[in-house]
Amino acid sequence: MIKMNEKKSNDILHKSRYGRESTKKKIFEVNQISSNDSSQSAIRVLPKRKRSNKLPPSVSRCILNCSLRKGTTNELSIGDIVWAKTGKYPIWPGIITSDPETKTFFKKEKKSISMLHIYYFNDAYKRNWLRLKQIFHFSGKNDILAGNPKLMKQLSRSKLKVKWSRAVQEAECLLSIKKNERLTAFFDTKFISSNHDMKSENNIQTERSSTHPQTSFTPKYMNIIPKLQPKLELENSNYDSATYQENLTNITERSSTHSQASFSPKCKNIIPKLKPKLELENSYYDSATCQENLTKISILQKDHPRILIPELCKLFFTNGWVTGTGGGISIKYNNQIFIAPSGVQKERMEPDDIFVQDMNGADIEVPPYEKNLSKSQCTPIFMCSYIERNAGAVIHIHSPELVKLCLLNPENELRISGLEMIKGIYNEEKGRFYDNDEEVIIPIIENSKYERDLVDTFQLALMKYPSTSAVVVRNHGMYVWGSDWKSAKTQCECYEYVFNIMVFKKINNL
Ligand SMILES: CSC[C@@H](O)[C@@H](O)C(=O)COP(=O)(O)O
Ligand SMILES: [Zn+2]
Repeated sequence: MIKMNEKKSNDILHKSRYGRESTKKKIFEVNQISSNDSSQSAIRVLPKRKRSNKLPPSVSRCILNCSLRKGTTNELSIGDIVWAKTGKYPIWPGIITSDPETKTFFKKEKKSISMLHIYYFNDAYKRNWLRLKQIFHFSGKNDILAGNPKLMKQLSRSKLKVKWSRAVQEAECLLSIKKNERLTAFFDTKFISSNHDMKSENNIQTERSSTHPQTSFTPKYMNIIPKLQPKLELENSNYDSATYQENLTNITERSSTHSQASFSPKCKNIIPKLKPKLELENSYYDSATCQENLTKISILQKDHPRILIPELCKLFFTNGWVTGTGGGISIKYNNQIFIAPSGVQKERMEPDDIFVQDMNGADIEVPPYEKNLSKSQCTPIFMCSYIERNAGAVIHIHSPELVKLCLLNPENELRISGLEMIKGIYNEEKGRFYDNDEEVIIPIIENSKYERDLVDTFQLALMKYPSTSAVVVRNHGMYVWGSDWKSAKTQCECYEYVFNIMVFKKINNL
C-alpha cells in the first residue's frame, strides 16, 4: 500500500499540439492501491485503528483487461509502466495513474473507446488520456529499439534524444521497483521542493521541446544522475548524458556474477564513482546491486530509516559489529520506531525488511508476508532506551573487542580515562560530551538466554548510571543510544576505539 500526498491539485490543463496535457502546478494526488491486494508484494501498512480501511471507489484498484498487441491480453492498472505513442512524438514511456480531476485511470469515450490515463516520464509531469491502441507494456529500452530500427533513426536525429533517454531511464528505474511503490517515487514532491538541483535542471531544459511548457522539477530518483554527471564530464568532455545512459543500461544488463574487471572502460569509470556515492564498499558490489541501490536510494530520502538501517548494518557488518546475524539497530523517525528484522544477514537487509511500530509497541508497518520476517529480539531493549532515555536511535553491536575487554575485566563496570576519543561520548546526565580528562563509566550487565530477559537489569543499569549512553552485556555486546542515529553511531565508534586501547593496555599491563 502506498502512503501518498493527499493535497488536492487545482490543475490547469493545457493541450499541446501533440495532444499532451500538462499541469502548471505540481501534482499532488491520491493514487492508492488496496493493501489487501494479493498481487502486491509490498510493505504491509497496517491500518490505523480508528480509521476505516475502505478506500474510496475512485482510488481502489480496478483491473482492466485490454488487448494491446495482437493476440495478447494484458492487464493494465495503476502503477504499470507503458510505452505511449502520441502524435509526432517518439514513442514515450509513461506510468498509468488516476486523473487528478476525475480520480479514475480508465474511461470509455464515444463509441466505447477505452482510454487510459498516464503521466509521461521526464516530461514535466505532462499527462494524457490515451486510447488503448496507443499504449503497450514497457519492458525496457532494448526491447523497443531492437524491434524498431525506425525509432532508432528518429531518435538519433531528434533533439529529444537525451530527454528520451532520461525518460526511459526513469521508467526502467520505476519498473525495477514494486508496482505499488512506483507512484510514491514518481510523485515525490518532498525531493522536488528540497533537493532540486537547478544547475542540472537547466541542462535538461535546454533539451526540452519548445512546444512543452517548462516546469522546474525532476523526480527524485533521477537525482543521482545529474549529481554524477558533471564529474564524469570533467574527465571526458565527450561523455554526454546519452552515453551515460547507455553505460548505466550496460551495467544493469550485466549478470551479478560478473566481476568489475569485466566491465567496459566506461562502466569502470562509473562504478568507482557510484560506489562512494552510495557507500557500497563491499566486495560483492556488482552491477545488479548498483542498479538496485540506485533505485532504492532514490525512492526514499537517504536519511529515511528504511534506507539508513540497511546501509548502517552493512557498514557495521564490515566493522565486525553485526556478524553472524547478531546485533542490530533501531531508529526513531517522526515518532515511529523503525526496527531491523531478526536473525537475518544484517549486511543484506532491504528497505522493506524493516518493521515500524509506535511507541506503545503497536505495529504500523511490517515487511511483506512472504518474506517471513520477525522483529529483532532486541526490540524490548530498544524500546527501553526510547522510553527511559528519550533516545533517537539505538545500536546493538557484538563487538569482539568489547567481549575481549569483558574477559579481561570481571567488574560490573568499565572505567575509561585518559583518551582523546572520550570526547565523542555523551554524558547523558550533564547533557554534554565528556572532556578528555574525565572518566567514563559504563555499566556491565550479565548476559541471558534471551535478549528480552535483559530488560530488567538493563533498566536498573540506566537508573544506576544516569550519565551513561551505553550498557555492556557481558560476553555478548553492547547497546548504545543517542539523540539520533549519527550520535549513536559516533558514540559506537568512540566506544569501540577506547575498548581497543583498553584491551591493549590490559594485555600489556600498561
Ligand atoms: C548470533 S544470534 C544473536 C542474537 O541472539 C541477539 O543477541 C542479537 O543481537 C540479534 O538479534 P536479532 O533478533 O537478530 O536482531
Ligand atoms: Zn545481541
